[in-house]
Amino acid sequence: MATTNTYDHELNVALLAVQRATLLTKSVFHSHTKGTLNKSDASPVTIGDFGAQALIIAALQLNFPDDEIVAEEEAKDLRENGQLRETVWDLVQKAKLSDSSAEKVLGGEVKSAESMLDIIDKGASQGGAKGRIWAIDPIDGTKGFLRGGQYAVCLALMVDGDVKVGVLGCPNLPVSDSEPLKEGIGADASDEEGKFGVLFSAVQGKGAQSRALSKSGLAESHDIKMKPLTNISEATFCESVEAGHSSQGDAAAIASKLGITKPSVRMDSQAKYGSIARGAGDLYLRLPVRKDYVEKIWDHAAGDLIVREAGGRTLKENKGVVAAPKDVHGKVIEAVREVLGEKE
Ligand SMILES: Nc1ncnc2c1ncn2[C@@H]1O[C@H](COP(=O)(O)O)[C@@H](O)[C@H]1OP(=O)(O)O
Ligand SMILES: [Mg+2]
Ligand SMILES: [Mg+2]
Ligand SMILES: [Mg+2]
Repeated sequence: MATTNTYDHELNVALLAVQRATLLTKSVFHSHTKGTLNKSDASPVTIGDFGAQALIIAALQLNFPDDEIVAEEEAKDLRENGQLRETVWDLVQKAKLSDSSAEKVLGGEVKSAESMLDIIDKGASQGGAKGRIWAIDPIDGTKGFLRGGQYAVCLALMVDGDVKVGVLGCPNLPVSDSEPLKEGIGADASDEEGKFGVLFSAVQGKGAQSRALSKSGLAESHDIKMKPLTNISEATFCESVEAGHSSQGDAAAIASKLGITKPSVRMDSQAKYGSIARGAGDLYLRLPVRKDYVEKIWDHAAGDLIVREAGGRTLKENKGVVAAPKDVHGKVIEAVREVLGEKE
């Protein structure tokens, strides 16, 4: 008899893998050496991105050897640059959760710098609408990471094209869900008492949760919900810091049509999805700047599930994102249509 998968094991591995990888990125965040390279599309990648991807894939391979993986980075630059490879290898070896049972869940160590490269390149699946596929963005918002702003470590499991599990590690967001949305990084990001930001998660049909990120095992979690929004004109909306990622002019026009007077809160990465899911903000608008930009699955899968499980609705048909509480989503879409329609 077939049993239904509750995704408990997948969630546990995903949470611990993201927590450990976030620890690695945080050490790079505080260090002067970030080993930044520019990729062929001119976007940056750092030793933090490579190291986090290696750690997450290593854990997935040991726990779910038959699953496919679509991840943002590839090992080519590390194959060509020995010094950079050694720096990443060093980070990967050092990144350990202090709880040995948590490390045990994640599986054995990465054996050598060479095998680390192969592990990074295991994330080269083409993806598709069939089977079990993990999507990894080892550092989402690399520009924010380099600027000293928000970033997120993102992992999602899709089964036959449907997102079942989503996890976001946001080391620079406040631990508390009730802190109002603000720009910059929270005081909780300072590593006091081993706390360093927040870990969001969701399993399809089971709601969304948040918990403090920890350097050992998983902290206690609690359910999160989007904030009820009765009057849309009182909404707080968030958008990208980077004007090249989302049209801030269009967002301002849409907000004005909706009667929104509060200025937007600009933050990098999928930290925006987590922030509205926990009720710290209300809306997330991402509006295309270039017709030819195709959004990537690893940039949205986890955040999209977390918002939907927290009672929100999203729309992201390849071009842009509109995430809002269910009750007002239609209204926001109407304003988006009007503003973008006027530009045609
Ligand atoms: N031209 C672009 N348009 C939209 N998004 C982009 C563009 N270039 C990079 N990104 C991706 O935008 C996301 C962060 O944007 P934002 O902080 O504006 O929400 C990241 O996923 C980033 O990738 P990356 O994972 O490499 O940082
Ligand atoms: Mg990138
Ligand atoms: Mg990204
Ligand atoms: Mg990235």
